[in-house]
Amino acid sequence: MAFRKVTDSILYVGVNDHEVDLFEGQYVVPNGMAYNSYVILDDKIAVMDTVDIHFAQEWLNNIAEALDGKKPTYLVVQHMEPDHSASIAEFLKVYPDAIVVGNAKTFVMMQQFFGADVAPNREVVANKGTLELGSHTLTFVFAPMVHWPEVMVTYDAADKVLFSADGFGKFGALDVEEDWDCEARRYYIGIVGKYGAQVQALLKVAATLDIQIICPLHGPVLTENLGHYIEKYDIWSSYKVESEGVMIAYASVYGNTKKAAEKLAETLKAKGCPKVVLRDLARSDMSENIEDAFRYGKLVLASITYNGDVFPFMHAFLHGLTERSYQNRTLGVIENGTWAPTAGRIIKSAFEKSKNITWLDTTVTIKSAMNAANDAQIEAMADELMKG
Ligand SMILES: Cc1cc2nc3c(=O)[nH]c(=O)nc-3n(C[C@H](O)[C@H](O)[C@H](O)COP(=O)(O)O)c2cc1C
Repeated sequence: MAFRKVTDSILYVGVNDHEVDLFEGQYVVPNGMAYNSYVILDDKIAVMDTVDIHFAQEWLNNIAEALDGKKPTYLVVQHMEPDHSASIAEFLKVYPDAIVVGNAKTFVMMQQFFGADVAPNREVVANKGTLELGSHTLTFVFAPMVHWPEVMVTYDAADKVLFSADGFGKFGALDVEEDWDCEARRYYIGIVGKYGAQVQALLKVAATLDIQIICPLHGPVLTENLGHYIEKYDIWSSYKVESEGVMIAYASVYGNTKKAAEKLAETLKAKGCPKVVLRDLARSDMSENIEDAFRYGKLVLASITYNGDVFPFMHAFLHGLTERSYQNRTLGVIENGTWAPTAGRIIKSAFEKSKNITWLDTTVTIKSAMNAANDAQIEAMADELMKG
């Protein structure tokens, strides 16, 4: 069966993608990706969003099976990112009479992607505007920058369903069992992380609705324990510390900076630190590193000085943090340089515009290889990290 029931009248018609190499051009997805789409069966039938163009035919087949000969009245477009919108034209070839529902910004983007002639039958909705299907009434709530400007989510009061667009999505196809939190966090921090304020605004609206089911555009339909997922979104979007622990992220060429990072990790563990995450920035997944930096409250950045700058992987990491509004954290620095160690100054300057960053008093400055004074600095840094 190519579709499945979410409720008696809402059917899942999405697809799994195990072919994508990098999602959104940068994220590894070892368990693939799901592009979700839903059909709401009523006097008038609505299809909620489309899928990635490579799966257009499979998705259209799912819809045809779900409709069993009926025709959809509406195609609702909540988000114009191509993993959800690229099959609009294919859909309209099969169902040319369908009315495309979106907001003013949706249709500007649709014209840019597909040209002026696409979707001649359209209904432009306003924020909090509604669409009557029969027993279902859809209410559209604009969610600009969660995570594109045209994004809107949709509430169905009949079945108490929130169609949440990219909100509450995760990496991973639906035919693979895996933990929600981990891949939802990596997805959220990576893709939506910058837009915490906008997610907070959406959560405030969601709190006023009776929501029993969340239907996102990626990841599983959420039907139970919704408080857990909403709490996670609240933590992530308010940049709160999720888990106690220290992350040590290092960039080293000849292994001396690595040794210092390892020594700090061992010292912290010996002192009873609840969690120490040690990462070689050149040899680990950048999106997981960024995810963990947001997860834990304390972060030590260890880098060589490299042509008067920091090592390129550290550079990418720092940018990955600050562009996602990294804030409310305690940071420390281990720098190394053979003739003029300036990595620490560069690391600190990267956070000049970041909110509520507390720097450890101890900075470890290594000149080529660790010496006795560095050992003492590492010890002092560990003691500081263990405080409060
Ligand atoms: C290509 C290259 C450029 C470097 N540029 C600098 C520099 O501008 N200033 C400096 O003090 N050290 C510089 N170094 C030395 C590194 O900081 C050196 O790798 C470090 O002192 C030893 O740490 P490691 O064993 O962790 O690599 C450079 C090293 C390399 C390989």
